[in-house]
Amino acid sequence: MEEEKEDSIGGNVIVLCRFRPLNEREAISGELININISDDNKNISLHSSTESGEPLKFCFDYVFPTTSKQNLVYEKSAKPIVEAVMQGFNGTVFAYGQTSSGKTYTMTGPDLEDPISMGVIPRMVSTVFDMISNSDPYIEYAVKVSYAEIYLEKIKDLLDISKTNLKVHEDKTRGVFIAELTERYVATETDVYEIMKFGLDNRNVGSTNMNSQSSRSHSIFIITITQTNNRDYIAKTGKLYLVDLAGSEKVGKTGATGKRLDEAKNINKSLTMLGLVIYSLTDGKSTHIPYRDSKLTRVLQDSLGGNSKTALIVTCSPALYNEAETISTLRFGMRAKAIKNTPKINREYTVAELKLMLAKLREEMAKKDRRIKMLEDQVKALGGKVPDVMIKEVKFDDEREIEHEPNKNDDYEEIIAELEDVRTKLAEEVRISNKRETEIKERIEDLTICNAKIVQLNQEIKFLKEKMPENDFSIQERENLLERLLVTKEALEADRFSLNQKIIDLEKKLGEKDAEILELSNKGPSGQSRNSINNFKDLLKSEREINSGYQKEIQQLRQNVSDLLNKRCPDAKINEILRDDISRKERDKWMEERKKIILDLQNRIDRVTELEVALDDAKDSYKTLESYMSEGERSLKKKTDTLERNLEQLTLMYHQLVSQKSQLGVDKQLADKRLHRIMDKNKSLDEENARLNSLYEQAEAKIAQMNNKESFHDKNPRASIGVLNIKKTIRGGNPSSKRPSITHSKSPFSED
Ligand SMILES: Nc1ncnc2c1ncn2[C@@H]1O[C@H](COP(=O)(O)OP(=O)(O)OP(=O)(O)O)[C@@H](O)[C@H]1O
Repeated sequence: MEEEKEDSIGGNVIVLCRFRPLNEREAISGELININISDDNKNISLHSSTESGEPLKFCFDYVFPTTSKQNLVYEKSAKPIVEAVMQGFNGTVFAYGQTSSGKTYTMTGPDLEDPISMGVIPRMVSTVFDMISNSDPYIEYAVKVSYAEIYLEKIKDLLDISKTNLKVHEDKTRGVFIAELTERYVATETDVYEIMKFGLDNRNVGSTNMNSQSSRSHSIFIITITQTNNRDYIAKTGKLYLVDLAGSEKVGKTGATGKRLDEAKNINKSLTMLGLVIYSLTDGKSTHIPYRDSKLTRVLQDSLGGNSKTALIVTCSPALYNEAETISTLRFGMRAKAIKNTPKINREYTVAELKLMLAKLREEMAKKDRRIKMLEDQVKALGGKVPDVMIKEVKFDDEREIEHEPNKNDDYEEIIAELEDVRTKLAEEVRISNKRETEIKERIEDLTICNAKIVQLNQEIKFLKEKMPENDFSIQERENLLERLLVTKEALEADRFSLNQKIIDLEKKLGEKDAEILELSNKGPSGQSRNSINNFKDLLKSEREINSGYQKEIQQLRQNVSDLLNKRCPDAKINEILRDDISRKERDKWMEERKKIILDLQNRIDRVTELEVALDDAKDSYKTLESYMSEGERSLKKKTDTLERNLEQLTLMYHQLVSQKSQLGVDKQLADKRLHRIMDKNKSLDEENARLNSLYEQAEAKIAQMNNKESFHDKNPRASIGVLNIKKTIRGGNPSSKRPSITHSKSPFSED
């Protein structure tokens, strides 16, 4: 069932009040109740003849004065209800009032087929067939009618008087219903009137002082309209309850005695119970509604506070003689106005709609299969095991399947909901496992990078260690060379010193000789002296020659020193000396470099130590990770086991579903075949029916002739209606379902 979407008349019971004209007896006294009806026909103000003070106020959805015509009553009260029924809602129209207040006149009317005086029920029937003939041709209708009465707390079937005590049942799909009540398919308005007349003939009526044809029972006429849309395959069923209640009356006034008195007591009891139910529904305190205390309230359970759109017409007499009953009726109506119903569209699943659902389910299952496959792959990838599927054949007995057909969709929905639930859980677990796996992979990557760095550093350390002796050797060689150079230099310095010493000695001797010569020159020449001078000069000359020899010798010595130096210090030597400086610088540089290398080495060693510490840490965390991993593995294993079990269950369910699906397919085919057979049978039965009808009509005509137009019904009331009850499907837009004479919606007799 679907929640109500558009509700033109809301959930409240609509209550209308109708005053009938004075009857002949009342007209004699001509005394009327002091009543004022507001201009909008919604409010009544009543000046009681017995109570002084403020007038009594009553408010209704519409108040019909005595002059109101049948057509207007129908338009205001029942038309919105029948329209709702045609949308798939349940509807109820019922009349309540004292005996002879005009209930039957309002509900049925004096003539079922008279367009002016016909009551609410025939007008509703007319509207139903009007709407069918105006609807789309792809909508198929099936209309059924039933007729029952409640008499002395027993439900009687008016279409089969052998059924005298029917029970009221209730279920989820049908709501409250009278079990085993005869249902007749109808295809035209005439069919309905025929059946109504038949039922009316079987109804309990008895005269009272108030009404010569007073109805002593509550009558319930039920029209069930099922419509199937052949485009979207949606089927809806609206049920219309048309209730004509027995009159509420004061026993003393009616002059009832014996059986009539018992009837009156019973009627009053059931109406009192109706009043009590309405009171309980509206007082805002009651937790229990006494529907089961009378048959009437039980049958009207959905109409009062349940799944129905309900209209109540309260009928009143305007005669002062009936003032007390009228006030009581008006109060009853005011109470009922506060009842809130919860009408819903009654949807049913058709075979075609079920097929559509099945197709959707198949699609859904295919999707789920793909998902299971993916999950299985993931479980496998995580190292889990996917169990081998055990295919369990589920075979259903044909009949048993069909019997349980209505619950199958529920089962599927439940199974699919369960599957969805399990798969959501699986997906969540797989997501967590994937996350863990990614984390572990990241850690392993970190460790791999650390290891690579350590290997690189070890190589660098090894290389440096290999290079160190080479460097040491080169430094030693340079130091040896340097030492040799220093020794050579010292020897050369000593040579140069001794040579310089000789030069100094020679220069000193030369200076002494020069001084002697100068002294001799200063003493002057004499003979002797001259001789001496000459001797001296000669001496000087020789001295000079000696001196010059010395000079030469010095020169030679210098040359020799130089040569010696050149000889002892060749280019290579000079180069060596020159390189001495460079070596020193280089040595300094090397020392610097060495320091640097040692420092670098130290740093690297520190770094290695650091890395070793980091490695140890990493190893520790790796170990922790490993233990964590093994823990994870354990929980993963656990989960995998759970997953495996889930998968096993899923697989089982899946195969059950597959088997059910295929079984359903077979069933659908069987159902289709059966449907075709039934349709064929239906067709031949329709033909047979038409043939029998014509025979029947011919027979009736003959009987009518034979009995000189004497009424067949008056003399021979039928125990059950003699029409074959075959389902008559009416297509929307089919004008044959309408009687051409009744064109209610545009009635020329409308009083408005
Ligand atoms: N609105 C009306 N206009 C003309 N006549 C009416 C109207 N209402 C009722 N009557 C007449 O009053 C009489 C009693 O009406 P009716 O039988 O409908 O009353 P009732 O409430 O059904 O009585 P009961 O409870 O005994 O069945 C009938 O003769 C009917 O034709």
